[in-house]
Amino acid sequence: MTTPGIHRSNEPADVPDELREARATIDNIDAALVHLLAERFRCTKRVGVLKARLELPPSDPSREERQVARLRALAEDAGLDPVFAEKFLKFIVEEVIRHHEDIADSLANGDGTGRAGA
Ligand SMILES: C=C(O[C@@H]1C=C(C(=O)O)C=C[C@H]1O)C(=O)O
Repeated sequence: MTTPGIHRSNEPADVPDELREARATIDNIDAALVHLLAERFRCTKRVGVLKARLELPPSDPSREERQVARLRALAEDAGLDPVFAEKFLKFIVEEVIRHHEDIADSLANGDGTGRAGA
């Protein structure tokens, strides 16, 4: 039986309520993070296609510097470790740049959207 207002969980029955509730919140936040990351990558892939068509390089270090400064300040205001915030951004951007390199290679090889140079 489910309790109204309490998220269904796959925790074992002997887990205390307070811990179960905290874990339900963590699960909701993790789900939100997955959706946010999926949207961010969907957007960065569009940027990758645009940059490949405009023959711009996959990475933009000066843009990244501005993002790091902004995110570090946001993290400090939010009570999140700015070192962690920077590491997390860099981890994501590294993956984005890999996608951009793949997109540029595909367009250069005539596959993908076939709109390179259009
Ligand atoms: C998305 C871009 O490409 C790269 C990835 C970035 C990101 O994931 O935020 C930022 C700068 C670029 O190195 C961009 O140029 O805007």
